[in-house]
Amino acid sequence: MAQKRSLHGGANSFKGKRNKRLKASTTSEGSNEEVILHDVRSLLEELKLKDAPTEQDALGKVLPPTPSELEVTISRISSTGDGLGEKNGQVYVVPFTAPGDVVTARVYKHFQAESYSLTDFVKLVTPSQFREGEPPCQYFTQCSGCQFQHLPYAYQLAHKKSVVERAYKNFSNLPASVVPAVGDTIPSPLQYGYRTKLTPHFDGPPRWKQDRRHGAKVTWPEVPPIGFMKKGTRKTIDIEDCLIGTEVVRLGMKRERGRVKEELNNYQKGATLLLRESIERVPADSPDALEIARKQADTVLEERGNHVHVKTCITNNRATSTEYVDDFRLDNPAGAFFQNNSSILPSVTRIMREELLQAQTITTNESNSEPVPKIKNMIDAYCGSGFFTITLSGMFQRSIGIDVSSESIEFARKNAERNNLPRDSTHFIAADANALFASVDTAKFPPAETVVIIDPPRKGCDENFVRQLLQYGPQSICYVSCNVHTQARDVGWMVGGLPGGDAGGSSSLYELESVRGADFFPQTYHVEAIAMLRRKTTMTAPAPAPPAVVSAEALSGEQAV
Ligand SMILES: C[S@@+](CC[C@H](N)C(=O)[O-])C[C@H]1O[C@@H](n2cnc3c(N)ncnc32)[C@H](O)[C@@H]1O
Repeated sequence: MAQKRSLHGGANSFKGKRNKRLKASTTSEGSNEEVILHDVRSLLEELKLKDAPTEQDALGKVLPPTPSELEVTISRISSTGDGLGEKNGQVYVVPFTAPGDVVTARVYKHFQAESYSLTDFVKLVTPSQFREGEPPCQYFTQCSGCQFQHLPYAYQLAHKKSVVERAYKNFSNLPASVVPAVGDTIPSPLQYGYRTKLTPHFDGPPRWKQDRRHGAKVTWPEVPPIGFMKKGTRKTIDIEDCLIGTEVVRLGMKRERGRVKEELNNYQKGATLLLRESIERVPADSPDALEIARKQADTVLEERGNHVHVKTCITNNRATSTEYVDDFRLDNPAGAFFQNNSSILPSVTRIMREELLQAQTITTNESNSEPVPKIKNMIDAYCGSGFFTITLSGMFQRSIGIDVSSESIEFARKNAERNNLPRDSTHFIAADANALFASVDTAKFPPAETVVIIDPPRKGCDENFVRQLLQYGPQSICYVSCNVHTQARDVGWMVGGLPGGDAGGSSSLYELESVRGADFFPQTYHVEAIAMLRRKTTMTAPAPAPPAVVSAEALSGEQAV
């Protein structure tokens, strides 16, 4: 899951320039612009306006001036989390709304040829029947995060299921017949107070760049807003408290805001603050240790049976944070990637174990009744500090993980040791994922006995990686993603073949067995998705992989494992 500014700065991804590029591009990037275009088109089609918005018609349409206010009825929520309402053949994108709402919106940008316009929410005229209660956060409708606070949780989960369905319909390029019914979204046990990492930021004063260029010390006329992006803008708004943060992260936020105000003159430009929860496990029968922990400022204690979790908030990127998932201890560089909602992780890994077990116990190949060997090995691509390698380790005899961050890989090695994974059968490689298959010894990792877990960043895998994966041909693939649209694109390649028709010398592709969302980010439009794929036909010797596209440095010191 990407953090950075994406969660709280989504609106600024709507840019005219990128929209033009979108038209020229053939490979989907899973961007908000692409996603919303699909939703706009499908709404117009449903409203039987299918034939109206040819580009010519759309360009001839008279649209309201910008800015101006209009009243519109919301028909649905797009996969980007904003409401969509149609008026005179144009779709208005209105944030913080629900289907059935009648709202006043301020139009600020038209995409005339694409038949949609961006607006700010101004006021609710008639509320939708789907709304429930008052959004608890005072920044709702201002801050660009947490758009769904007005919607009941069950509604949010159902909406996210429909996002996964639409992603596979619009981005996989697969016929509906090969996409299984999307499973129910895995809920988050915590719907507020779940985020173990927040990164509020502040901008430099108006002339900071000029001042620095001329060697002058940057001066701060006032304390800048410290918080997240205002919806629909690139402006930061001041956020005193964030209700999706865990208790200790919220305490850390208060403390850091105070510190920045006091030390403002030490900053020569804006900055992003790190707030990362870290846990120390103390045995419940250690009264002295617990007494010390209780006396520490800004510490939160959580009783967990035989032990107590002593939680603190780390603000140094170079420090180490510790997370527990069930009884697995996972250390991580505080500033590097680690999952941000620890409450959902035990259910996600349990469901993955169940699905992998099912894949393991299939004993015959449907197409020719040949026995299928048991899956004994795991390859963890984009493994970070080893979260999946470690939490799923009990199911496999051998594992290999790869990540481009050498710092995360160092931690993965230590985490494996700390959690008693056998040294001789657990390996990690610090390199680009494209180097993975050149490093795998197929005698130790026979494809027929191996599952590949993939958890890439938002942009998904690249074609080169998928080509090598198909050439290797593992028995199962488990694809976890924070961007279901790029996941659908990549799964489309695995099931239907790569663009250009070459699946790497093999016509035998994959069957999509299951796909479902997981709600790592309640109150927001984000959905994580988990797809399970199984190789369809008898395993044949894989065609030789092309040379890996990685630098020699990236691979130095790494041998086939
Ligand atoms: C979504 S995170 C998943 C991490 C891990 N699976 C977990 O759950 O903690 C994506 C990971 O991909 C890594 N990454 C990004 N680009 C990569 C590349 N080209 N090759 C290998 N790893 C990459 C990042 O360093 C990050 O650790």
